[in-house]
Amino acid sequence: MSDILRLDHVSYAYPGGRPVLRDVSLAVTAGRSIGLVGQSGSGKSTILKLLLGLMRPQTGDVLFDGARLDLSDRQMMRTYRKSVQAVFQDPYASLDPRQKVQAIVSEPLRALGIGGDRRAMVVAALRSVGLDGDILDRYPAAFSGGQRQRIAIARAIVAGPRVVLADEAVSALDLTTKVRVVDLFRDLARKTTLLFVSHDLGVVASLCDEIVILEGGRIVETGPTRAVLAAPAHAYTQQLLASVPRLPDFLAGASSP
Ligand SMILES: Nc1ncnc2c1ncn2[C@@H]1O[C@H](COP(=O)(O)OP(=O)(O)OP(=O)(O)O)[C@@H](O)[C@H]1O
Repeated sequence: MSDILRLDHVSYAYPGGRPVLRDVSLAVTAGRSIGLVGQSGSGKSTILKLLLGLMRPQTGDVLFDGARLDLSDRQMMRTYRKSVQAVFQDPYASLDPRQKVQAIVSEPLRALGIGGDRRAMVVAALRSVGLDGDILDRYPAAFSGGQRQRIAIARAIVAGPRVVLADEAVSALDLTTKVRVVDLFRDLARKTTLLFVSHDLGVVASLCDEIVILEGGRIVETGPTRAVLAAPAHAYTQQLLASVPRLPDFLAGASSP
């Protein structure tokens, strides 16, 4: 198995601030779903911004297919954008209210110059997230939060990425909708590689093969999700686990959290 994305001994401080990531190394490996868990402020979104090439680390490297991610290398960034797509927390903010569904979902196809029957590709992406192809001419305002997040996922997968990065992608949804969208991410994790960032240990436990626990900008524990959660070695992981009372039943195979 190969690492598609990798952080190698990365430290990061926002301009004028103290370090918010310290010596972080993690790999997004083809075919594995990885959950990044930590409390608010632990540095999860900062890791995602570095993996998305939105900023550079002060020390360490961000690697894409084994090569250092170089924002000035147009060829590399084109391949990168085709390979890596993201879904963000707030579907109300991440979808342009002035654009119709067709324009929103086809945006990566246009940006990457992918030809062919774009309409058919958009319809196929919408169907794969459980939406009808007849919504192409509607605006985001016509949809619920869960439907909007499905539209955002359709946009992320329409160009056939190798990795989907999801940042708190179910946190803004009500419980019933959240369960359905988590099911959708589970399907997605079978077809592609997923990095799922969440403060919700229960969701990550039900979704991810591997788990990375982040505390105060440092990785305190990592490994196969079930193994880590069945026998957490670090006090912080134990504390996170204690906040999800039903998780031990789930890990024992009794029910979903
Ligand atoms: N643009 C910024 N400028 C300065 N400091 C920032 C900025 N963005 C985040 N931080 C700080 O960096 C640290 C890590 O923030 P980050 O958003 O990565 O955490 P997080 O784990 O994603 O939190 P949350 O779950 O609340 O989104 C926090 O102390 C935060 O205040």
